[in-house]
Amino acid sequence: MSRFRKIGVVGGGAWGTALAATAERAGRRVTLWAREPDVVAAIAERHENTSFLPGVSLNPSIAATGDLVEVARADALLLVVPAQYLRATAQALAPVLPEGTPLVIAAKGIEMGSGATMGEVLAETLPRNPVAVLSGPTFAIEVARGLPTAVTLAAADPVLGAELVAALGTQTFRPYLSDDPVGCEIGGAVKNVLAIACGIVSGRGLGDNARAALITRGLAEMVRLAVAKGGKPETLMGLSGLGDLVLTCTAMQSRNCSLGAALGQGRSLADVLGERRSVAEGVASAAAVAALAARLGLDMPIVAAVDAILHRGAAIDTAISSLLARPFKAEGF
Ligand SMILES: NC(=O)C1=CN([C@@H]2O[C@H](COP(=O)(O)OP(=O)(O)OC[C@H]3O[C@@H](n4cnc5c(N)ncnc54)[C@H](O)[C@@H]3O)[C@@H](O)[C@H]2O)C=CC1
Ligand SMILES: O=C(CO)COP(=O)(O)O
Repeated sequence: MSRFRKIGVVGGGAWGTALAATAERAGRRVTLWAREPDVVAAIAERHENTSFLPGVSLNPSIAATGDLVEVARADALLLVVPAQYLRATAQALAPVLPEGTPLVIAAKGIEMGSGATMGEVLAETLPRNPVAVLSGPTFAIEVARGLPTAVTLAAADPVLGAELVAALGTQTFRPYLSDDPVGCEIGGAVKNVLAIACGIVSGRGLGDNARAALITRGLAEMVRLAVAKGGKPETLMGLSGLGDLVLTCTAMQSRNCSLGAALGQGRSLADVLGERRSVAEGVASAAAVAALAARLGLDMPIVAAVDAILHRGAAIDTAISSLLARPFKAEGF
């Protein structure tokens, strides 16, 4: 019998909702915290997140709340607010969260300004709670519909990791255990930036070869950053690295990839963001990862190019020409 009987999900976007659905299928009692009163009401009354995951019927046993005190009563919390809001959310949880309640990071991103991973944000804001990371190739809608999915579940404490795998895993939601939360997080954060790059290349009509090159050389950038942060290269070859990179760089279902494609077709970032309510984490993470790489002295040219296009007014064609003009070098990380 799992010690994680009650799971709290903090964040009522598409992914928090999908994770609530899959945790319920795994036999957990689930409470979902959402920031928007209309999302809380829709889940409580209609058993559907009509704002962020419309068309998926949720089990009526999933409770919805706008009160952090209620969600903090769970045996473990999944943290699924967008990365740039995790610090504020964790600070709000701090006075009401019991010491020792495990936290599972399910957001994918690096904090702007600080360059902190979500694990580093939690080490500062909730230092008395153990942390795990759940990441991998997971479009929310497919998980919510119960389609087969595999993820990495990483924890420095192998006992906690195994308990979380047992609590959350089902036949169709299959967590693979890892002891490398840092590598797992870096993969999930950087792939969003690379998905924007792949979208731009698709939107510009530069072909499938170019996309495969970006995925592969992007993977090398990911590995460099993960290793510099203390992660293991092999983690990036798994679901949370290569797996998620392949998913998000090849599917227009990805918000990051489709955003890049729109930019590649000549639309402005402000226009594309203006018509969406959903988050494309790669936009903020491009700036955060590029700054972090510069600080650490790492060569991450694809990430730097995406940051230049999104945030520094670089023209797409100029950024692409600069990448193509780089000197030839030996392959490897
Ligand atoms: N949607 C997906 O397929 C997947 C998403 N993720 C990750 O999950 C995290 C959450 O993304 P989604 O659930 O997709 O979000 P979403 O795009 O469906 O919804 C936007 C979310 O942002 C929140 N938000 C907006 N302004 C806010 C503020 N000022 N403070 C706090 N929260 C605010 C909203 O409450 C809502 O939960 C992201 O890090 C994303 O990369 C990870 C795997 C799959
Ligand atoms: O993280 C995701 C899939 O693993 C979702 O990707 P997007 O945020 O680009 O839609």
